Amino acid sequence: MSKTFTLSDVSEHTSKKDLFIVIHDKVYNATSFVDEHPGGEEVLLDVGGQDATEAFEDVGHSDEARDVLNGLCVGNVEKKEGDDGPTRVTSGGATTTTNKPPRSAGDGGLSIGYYALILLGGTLAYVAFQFLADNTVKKL
Ligand code: HEM
Repeated sequence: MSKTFTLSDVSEHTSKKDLFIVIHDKVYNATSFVDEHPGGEEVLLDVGGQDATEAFEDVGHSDEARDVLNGLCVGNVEKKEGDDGPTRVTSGGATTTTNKPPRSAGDGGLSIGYYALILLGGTLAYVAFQFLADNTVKKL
């Protein structure tokens, strides 16, 4: 189970009868699942032999899907010395590293401004409620 594969080992398993994919640095043998995949066999074959982390997460798979995934695990991806991070292979074949994310820099979570906005909204709602409650009591 804890076998270690290099990305080039994985890239040799791309056919429907022998299909490996990498998700979150783990290697999964998806061969037995190709025909059962609710999202179709095509998408799995497209990412065969590659890192499909992004594709898998983009779909927002359920916990059930993650359970199935666990059952297909055959090992880990070997990290070579000097690697700047896990290599991401998109279906187009381009490779990037996670050190310099190609997309937006603020992927980590909500910015502080966002929290301030939520706090301000909450305060305003509270004040408005107090004001209305006060007026209602005075009218009675
Ligand atoms: C071995 C890896 C994978 C497993 C075990 C898996 C499992 C599943 C499961 C159980 C579902 C049903 C819905 C759910 O429970 O979330 C599903 C749906 C889906 N999957 Fe995957 N999946 C895998 C990889 C992928 C990849 C790499 C892609 C895309 C490139 C993908 C695309 C989809 C799509 C589009 C659906 C939605 C189908 C629909 O609702 O019509 N899946 N997958």
